[in-house]
Amino acid sequence: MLEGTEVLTTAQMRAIESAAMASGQVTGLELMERAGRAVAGQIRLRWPKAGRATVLCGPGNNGGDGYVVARLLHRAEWRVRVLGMDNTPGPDAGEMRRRWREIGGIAPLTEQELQSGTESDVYVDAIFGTGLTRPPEGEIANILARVFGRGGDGAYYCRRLVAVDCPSGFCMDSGKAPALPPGRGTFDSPARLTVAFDSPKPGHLIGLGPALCGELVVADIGLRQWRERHPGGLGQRPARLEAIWPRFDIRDGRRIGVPLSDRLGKHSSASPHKYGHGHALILAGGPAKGGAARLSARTALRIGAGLATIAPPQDALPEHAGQPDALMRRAIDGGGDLREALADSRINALCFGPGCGIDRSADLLAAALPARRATVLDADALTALSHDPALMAALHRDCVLTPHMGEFARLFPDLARQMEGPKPPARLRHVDAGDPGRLAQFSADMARYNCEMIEWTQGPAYSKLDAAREAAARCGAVVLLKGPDTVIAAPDGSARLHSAFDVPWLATAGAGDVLAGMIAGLLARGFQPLDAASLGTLIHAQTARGFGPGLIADDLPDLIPAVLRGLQKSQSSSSVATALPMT
Ligand SMILES: NC(=O)C1=CN([C@@H]2O[C@H](COP(=O)(O)OP(=O)(O)OC[C@H]3O[C@@H](n4cnc5c(N)ncnc54)[C@H](OP(=O)(O)O)[C@@H]3O)[C@@H](O)[C@H]2O)[C@@H](O)CC1
Ligand SMILES: Nc1ncnc2c1ncn2[C@@H]1O[C@H](COP(=O)(O)OP(=O)(O)O)[C@@H](O)[C@H]1O
Ligand SMILES: [K+]
Repeated sequence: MLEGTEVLTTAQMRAIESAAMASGQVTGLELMERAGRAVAGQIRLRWPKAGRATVLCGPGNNGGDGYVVARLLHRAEWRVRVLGMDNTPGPDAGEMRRRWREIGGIAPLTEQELQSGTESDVYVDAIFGTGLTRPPEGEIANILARVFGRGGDGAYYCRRLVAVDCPSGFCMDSGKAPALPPGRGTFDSPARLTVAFDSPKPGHLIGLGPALCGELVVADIGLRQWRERHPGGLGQRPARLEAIWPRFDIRDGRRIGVPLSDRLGKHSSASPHKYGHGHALILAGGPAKGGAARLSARTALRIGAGLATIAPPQDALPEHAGQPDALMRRAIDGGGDLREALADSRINALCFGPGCGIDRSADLLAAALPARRATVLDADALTALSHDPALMAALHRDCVLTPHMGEFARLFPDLARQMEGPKPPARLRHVDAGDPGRLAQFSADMARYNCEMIEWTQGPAYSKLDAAREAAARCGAVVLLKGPDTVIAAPDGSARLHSAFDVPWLATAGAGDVLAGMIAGLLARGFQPLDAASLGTLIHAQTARGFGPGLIADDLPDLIPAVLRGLQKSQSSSSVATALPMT
């Protein structure tokens, strides 16, 4: 299981659902029944003993799914309380509400009702899915604040929250959310489980998604043939979006995993010589600055580059006399030396930045970029790039930029601003946040419930994914925007998403240098830039997972062999489709 799980935007999802319904082979009502059945099935799987459930049904089709969940849990002998709205929903949700009414009543979806009565074992959040069109206000705002809020004892009001499609008020395209309880950091939520339909959406994987959603299960609701047939369907969409090492369950037996890992553990027998596995050149900085580049170089060797050479200036060369002995050393004082070194065409991957110094990086990059070797640009090299438009213009499609948010903001300040801003850019065709007075009211409601307003946008907000894609298109290189969630984007719009929220100890000094070395090593081995960056991200996080807390960056390179062995094993097991019946 490596990657290859397609991620769909909500617009793509809606188009696929529409195509399915237009075909006449499936109705919206059937899709809703399947969606509700999937959620009820997941609840029963986790809590097999029938208990008490409160189902919160909103005004649209997400609410329709909720009425199905209520009916099916009731059938399984749960004691179900439904809170719903007194509106006229669409025909499918209306029919599901009617079917529930034959079984039980509907109390008003108010904060007072939610607070009253016996506490439930499970709360089902079917208030809003993809259809939120404006800031919640009044009673709906109150109830959202209550659903996601905590009492004075710090405990969530709604323990064991199961979200239908997404936690309500959450943007599935950006991973942004209107409000969060304060005090426990932003990465905290009462949702134990989110059941999404057909495919993960970007927001489930980036931004606050991984934390807000809790465990994510992607349920099969029978849309596969339309997903695959959809114009520019699976495998044909030029700007394919995929999840790397999806940490969620997809219940349709879809084969997730691409043959990339076949090549990871093995070296090509067609080129048995060490040069067949590439030669990575890691440019190091001056005296007392060599540690970062040494981490990169050691990693490049461990990931399987046939040779790795560390190249500091002459006066720092003696510092690199220690381990590992397998590492070669060569003094490179400036652009002229580097041009000379690159006359050896076997040097096929370069790594610039870690501890390299900004001026030295600028000088060396100016010499190296015209040679068009596969190149990683990190740390000081990114700062040098941000100072010099000519260097930016010299980037090419075999370059991989690995900025964290600070470096990204230096390189692409306008995109970083858009990402941070509360309002989506006009070009994304979304309406803006609307009336400031209503926003203030919403904010006040949140404060009343000890919730703080994080941000609010209507429809998909400008996300980390949008920003990375735009940056890659602009500079013509792969951009890997790192953090707890990593987005890797190629100039053609293809992108990969990875979430490492489970390994916060990876945020340690030097971890980025290791990542840069890993990608350089994979580039040396012949992986394409997008693949090298994706695999590097995956292996990087896996090494941290394997080690656990207490990790320092020096530990990472030597953990790589165990991760490579593990990935090979999981690849062979994932070639057997894990088909599960649709429940
Ligand atoms: N399509 C399919 O086939 C399938 C879809 N499925 C499910 O449908 C979900 C999408 O359904 P959806 O499009 O009806 O959107 P949803 O999230 O329920 O909300 C829309 C309602 O909320 C209202 N509303 C909005 N903002 C508001 C506010 N601030 N305050 C108050 N009201 C507000 C809005 O009102 P309006 O803007 O129209 O006035 C409208 O009434 C999707 O997530 C999945 O769960 C599954 O069954 C599988 C098959
Ligand atoms: N909270 C986090 N959880 C998991 N991984 C993280 C987190 N924050 C950062 N990372 C990862 O750790 C690495 C840090 O890289 P970087 O910021 O360049 O650090 P340094 O410059 O100290 O090497 C990146 O790969 C990033 O994706
Ligand atoms: K929901």
